[in-house]
Amino acid sequence: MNEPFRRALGIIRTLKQHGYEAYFVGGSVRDYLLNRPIDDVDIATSALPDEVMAIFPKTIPVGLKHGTVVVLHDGVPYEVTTFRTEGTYENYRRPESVRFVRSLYQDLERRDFTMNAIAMDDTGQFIDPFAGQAAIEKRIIRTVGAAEDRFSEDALRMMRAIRFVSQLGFQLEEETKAAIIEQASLLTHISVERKTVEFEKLMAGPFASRAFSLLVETNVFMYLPGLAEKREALQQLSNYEWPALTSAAERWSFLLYLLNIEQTASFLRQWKLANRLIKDVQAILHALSIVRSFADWTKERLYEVGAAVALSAEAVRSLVNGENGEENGQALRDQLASLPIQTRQDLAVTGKDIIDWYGRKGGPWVEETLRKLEQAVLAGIVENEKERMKAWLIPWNQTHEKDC
Ligand SMILES: Nc1ccn([C@@H]2O[C@H](COP(=O)(O)OP(=O)(O)OP(=O)(O)O)[C@@H](O)[C@H]2O)c(=O)n1
Ligand SMILES: [Mg+2]
Repeated sequence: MNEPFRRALGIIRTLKQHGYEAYFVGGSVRDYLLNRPIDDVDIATSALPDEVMAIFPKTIPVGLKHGTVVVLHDGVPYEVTTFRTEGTYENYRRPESVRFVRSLYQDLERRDFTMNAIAMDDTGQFIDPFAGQAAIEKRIIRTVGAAEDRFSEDALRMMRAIRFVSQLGFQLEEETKAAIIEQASLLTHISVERKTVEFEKLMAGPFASRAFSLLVETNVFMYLPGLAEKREALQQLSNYEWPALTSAAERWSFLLYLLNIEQTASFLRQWKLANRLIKDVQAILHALSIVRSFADWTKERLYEVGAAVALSAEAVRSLVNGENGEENGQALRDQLASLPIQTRQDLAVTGKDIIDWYGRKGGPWVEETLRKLEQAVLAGIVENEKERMKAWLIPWNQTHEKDC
């Protein structure tokens, strides 16, 4: 057992002292067996939510309908969820409410994949009735029990399967894959928000290229916003080394670029992405179009788009062109470092200085003057130094006349 589990042991021990069963379950146990970093340590227990709240002094009832109570332990929040089955599903989505049960087996039985249905007790022993450890060793993703049942309970699990391929590099077991092909259309019942979470994780995984092949092979892509008509282009995405991209904005930009999507804002809004992210993607695509049509960065273009956007566009461009992104990125960073100014803030003169120098009221002319100065500084015509810029801007005779 490692540190993240040890820190949470007190919760399991306290529940046991009160006569309940309690275990670590789900993704954290899987990731521990895989030697991957563990984020959230989840706990499953036979205690009902009320019983959990009665035992611990600091709790937050976050999802009582689903049996989840957050317990604050040494200042860290842990989700403690009552053993449950999700017996009756409506519309292929997770049910509104669940049935609580008192046995761990029933709780593990309703989980999606065998690798996610392993429990670990407070001594570090595994309870693994569905051979999840063997699946992890063989690197396969297989549903617990009949795949059709698991996917019709919650159709999002089909996307989860492919997203785990991307994150872990595992194979889909044949029956599991066949059931996805069979039932992909159930994804029409799933909210965009849940699909987006999975799709972003899928694009970010080290084996994303395999996952794109599977999205096509299983027809899952047909039920994703804006992608139904993009079979061939999506298949192409499996030829690229996605890990070269390092942010969600870069990944969405690359996707839009290779899929040749023109209505970028409406496509991204269909996925219900945050406005901030949509803006970032648009900025990267704009930078990409500039640099592609002119073949290279100039000082002026770099300054116009800004360092962060330029570096992202360069990462996308390198990947599209099959070039070494690290080398290109380094060359661009060197070029950026050699710019006399990178943003307006770096300019040694402000709008206020200009107004003072000319003794005129503010107006659009101030912005024009600042632009003129920026261009001159970038072009190396004048140094980024206040007095020199003033002298360049206001020739001697003008100042002289004014002074008289
Ligand atoms: N549609 C789902 C979602 C989750 N689970 C179960 O709930 C656990 C926790 O879910 P979640 O945190 O969403 O997924 P993880 O497997 O932990 O993956 P991640 O590392 O991305 O959190 C899963 O391991 C799985 O046992 C499930 O059976 N069906
Ligand atoms: Mg998790």
